[in-house]
Amino acid sequence: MSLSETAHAKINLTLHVTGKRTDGYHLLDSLVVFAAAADTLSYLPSCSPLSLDFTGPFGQVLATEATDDNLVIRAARLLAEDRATEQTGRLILEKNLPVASGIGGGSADAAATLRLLDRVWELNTPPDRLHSIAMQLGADVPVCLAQHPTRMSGIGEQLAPAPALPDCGMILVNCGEAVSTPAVFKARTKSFSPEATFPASWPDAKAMATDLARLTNDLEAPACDICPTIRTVLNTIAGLPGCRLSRMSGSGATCFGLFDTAAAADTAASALTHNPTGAGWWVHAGPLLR
Ligand SMILES: C[C@](O)(CO)[C@H](O)COP(=O)(O)OP(=O)(O)OC[C@H]1O[C@@H](n2ccc(N)nc2=O)[C@H](O)[C@@H]1O
Ligand SMILES: Nc1ncnc2c1ncn2[C@@H]1O[C@H](COP(=O)(O)OP(=O)(O)OP(=O)(O)O)[C@@H](O)[C@H]1O
Repeated sequence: MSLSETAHAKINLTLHVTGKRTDGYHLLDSLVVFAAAADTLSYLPSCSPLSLDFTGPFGQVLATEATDDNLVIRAARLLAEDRATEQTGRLILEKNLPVASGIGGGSADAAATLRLLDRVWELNTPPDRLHSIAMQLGADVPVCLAQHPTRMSGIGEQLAPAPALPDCGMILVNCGEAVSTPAVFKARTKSFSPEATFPASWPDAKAMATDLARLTNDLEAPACDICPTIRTVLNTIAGLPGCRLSRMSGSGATCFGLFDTAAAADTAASALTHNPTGAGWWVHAGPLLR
């Protein structure tokens, strides 16, 4: 049995804010996909009470926060309480994804925790129960359970199949400034957007990017007001050779660029690492997972 799970970065190719609930949460309509970039969560069997350690380039950021607040521990506790099981073992999170960056790293980690512990603690939790535990952890956690391209609506709990996606390359770029999700939602000034319409499929990456350009991420403008560097990142990505579309993911600050192939994305990422504007930025290139 594998004792690890991969927690892929979540990318909102489109994100329309379609309304607001009375409890303050916003209604969304989003085309969500996953990138190859990922954290890895591992489990070492032990009879000791559950613990969590961090490795990886962004592990130190989380090590300075209270472990009990980490979404991995919160997910483990919620699952154990729901299933009335003992909380034992040692968890290690290799944190490769930038924190508070709009690519749902914490949400992906929480979902990976639910998948991993359900397996290693042999719980066989029914899928609808896992979905409801996921929702209690955050609006982005349910979509991260399956890690498939998904049309996400409601506040994140309604999941439907996405259009069939073509082969496509993607780069992710983060300028290193953490952006608070509630602050971005609060900074919105625009009226609500309609739900998006999508075809059943796109023939290739170029057709997909051209079609997606008529839709938006409604959080992009408020996030740029809070963190103006995002605008520089978007313009820099758009200027890279072969870029078909540049847009921000989630509530930012990470932005993505779409390319015809993963190889084209790789070439663009190398060009970016040689560009002095992007000094110190986190850059990932790879395929869009289908
Ligand atoms: C913006 C997205 O990244 C798009 O995928 C997600 O909707 C955010 O998901 P998340 O980080 O898991 O969000 P949560 O941890 O549940 O909520 C953080 C805060 O974001 C705001 N929030 C979040 C989701 C949503 N549908 N409406 C909201 O208004 C609320 O102020 C909430 O207190
Ligand atoms: N395992 C975790 N990884 C990242 N952040 C975590 C984790 N656990 C708790 N957090 C907290 O959650 C906050 C949001 O982090 P996260 O990286 O999930 O943001 P995000 O990428 O903007 O998410 P989203 O796209 O879902 O809004 C961070 O400020 C951090 O303090």
